[in-house]
Amino acid sequence: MTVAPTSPGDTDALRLVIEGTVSETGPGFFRALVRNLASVMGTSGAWVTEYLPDNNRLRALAFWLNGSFLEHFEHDVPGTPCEAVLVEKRLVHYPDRVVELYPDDTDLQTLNAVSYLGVPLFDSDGRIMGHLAVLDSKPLRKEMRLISLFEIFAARASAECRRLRIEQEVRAREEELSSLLQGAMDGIVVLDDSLRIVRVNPAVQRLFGYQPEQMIGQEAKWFLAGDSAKLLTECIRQPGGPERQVWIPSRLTVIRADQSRFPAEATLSSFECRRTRFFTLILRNIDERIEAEQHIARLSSETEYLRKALADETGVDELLGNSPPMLSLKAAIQQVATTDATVLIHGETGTGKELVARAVHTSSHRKDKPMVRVNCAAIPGSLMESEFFGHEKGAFTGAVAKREGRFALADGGTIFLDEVGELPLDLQAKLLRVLQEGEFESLGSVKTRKVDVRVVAATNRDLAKMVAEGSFREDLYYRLNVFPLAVPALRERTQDLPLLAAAFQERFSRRMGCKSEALHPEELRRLAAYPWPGNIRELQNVIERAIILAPGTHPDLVKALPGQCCVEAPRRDETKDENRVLTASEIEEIERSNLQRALDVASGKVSGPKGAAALLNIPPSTFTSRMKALGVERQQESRNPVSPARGIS
Ligand SMILES: Nc1ncnc2c1ncn2[C@@H]1O[C@H](COP(=O)(O)OP(=O)(O)OP(=O)(O)O)[C@@H](O)[C@H]1O
Repeated sequence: MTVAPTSPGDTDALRLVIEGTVSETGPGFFRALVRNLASVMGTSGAWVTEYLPDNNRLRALAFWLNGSFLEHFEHDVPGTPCEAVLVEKRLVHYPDRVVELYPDDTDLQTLNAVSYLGVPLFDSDGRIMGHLAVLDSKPLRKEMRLISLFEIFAARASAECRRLRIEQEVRAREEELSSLLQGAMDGIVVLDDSLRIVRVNPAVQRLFGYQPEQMIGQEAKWFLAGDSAKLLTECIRQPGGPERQVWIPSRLTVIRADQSRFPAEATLSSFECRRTRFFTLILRNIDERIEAEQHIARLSSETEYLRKALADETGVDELLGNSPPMLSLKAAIQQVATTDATVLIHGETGTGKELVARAVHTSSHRKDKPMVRVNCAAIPGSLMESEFFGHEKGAFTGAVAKREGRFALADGGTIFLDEVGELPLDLQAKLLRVLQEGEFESLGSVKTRKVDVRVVAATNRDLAKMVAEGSFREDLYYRLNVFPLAVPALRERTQDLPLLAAAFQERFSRRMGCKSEALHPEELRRLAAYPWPGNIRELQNVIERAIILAPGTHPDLVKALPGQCCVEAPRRDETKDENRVLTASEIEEIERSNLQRALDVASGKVSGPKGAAALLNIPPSTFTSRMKALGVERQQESRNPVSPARGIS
């Protein structure tokens, strides 16, 4: 409690306190305070401290002793008279023999202390900030007048300590705010009530191309295009104004220093400082986002267009056929589609295995997610792992950027592993892990990724035989073969030929813009008699060729059927027995000579756009396996044999 002094001497002392400290703040204030305090109290020393609770020490803010200042004075609290001040939180007075009371306080001896008077300094929440004390080398009488004066000095010290604390806090906040402004990616413009710029952050400089000093003092409309300035003013002047953060509904157009413009998304908020209203405008350049959105829209419509073109190109996305084997295949597809079971599709080349895989996907709950196809025969062995699981930047020479693998792309959907029999053994092990645990690591990464992918695989090879030969892992085989689907060869469902031929005729004639008459019964019989080693893909090619080669509107099957142009096969109008059925060896011979001829035309090259396989419109692996089966050899093949499992080119 403060007792007001009354004597004229006290008034002088008070004037000393006020005049000695009024012009000072911080360290200067404390130095003036302790010097005046010692003088008023008539003691040899006076000091004011701040309390350091972390290590229970007191650090002098100013220490006046015997006519000069002691610098950098700091001491532990325990075992000192100051401890009583801090613990009891009240004024403590030891008028005499203080050294005897605190024999362990060596500072007291060094300072030659006899008497001590100390008082704690509190912050506005009642917590101790430090203390103010005097000491003397002679006894100090307990005089009310002196104590009152001492308390007045203490009140002044407390007030300054509190002011300093607030000042420190304000400075810390300002630094925090400034680092937020400095680090923000968005442009931040602070406007005063007359909408003039008072502050900008470095991002504004980057976005606008102006130096901050060029902007300060300018009106907001200076950097906003006509309508945008009006919109901003409306948002600010609306009744109630932008109390909290508001989203400016349309985009603002910002004019850069070079007069170019960019669209910006903006938020606006207001605050009050020293009774003045300010507005904070946060601007984000959305040029790149708009460009990305347009890019996405363009890609989406291109994808849609390509999807349509693909459906048109590959024909139906529907599995045509009502023959008993096709009906049971369709029933099996519906049965398995709704589950997440792995499906293994088996069938000769061109029978429609990919179409079956697509039907499984589109009939499943995953239909809105992608079906990603991987042709295991077409990817070089060295790239296969990265193709499947992706790679990190720098994972191998040439990996200049991170790339997602097909499994990651298919997440949530289906992965279709076409020609799965061509997978090398080391990758078979990795595939098995994804099938079992749904997880993998991309090349060059230690992070395990989890995916939810349904696997549908297809092959025209005898996987069980490959397992027996040791070229396909048995565990993978069983894992894939959870639900086998066998796609019948076309020769096993000749019943479907009229339907298929008509559908392909319709498609190709539409595409070529011509008419195509229906095939005669004997032509359909001819189709049924052909063995169709290339199955439906081959039928499509034959029909297309027949329409192209037709002199009029009736397709020319005679010219279009394979082998008919290079082997003297019986022509409808020439043969004596037009219903003659070809033997298996005759058919083989036709196919053999056709393969040979394709090889001759392609100069012995199998794969590639000008390779023999492309001429027949079949995959190179199929071409190679047919060559093997029919004993067709390339000349260079006998000199330089290549593994039949990989493409030959
Ligand atoms: N049942 C069908 N109905 C209509 N078109 C079909 C049918 N089956 C296959 N096709 C068509 O035949 C062509 C070959 O089909 P697909 O590519 O699915 O065969 P595949 O068995 O996967 O061949 P490969 O083993 O050579 O990869 C495609 O153009 C496809 O649209």
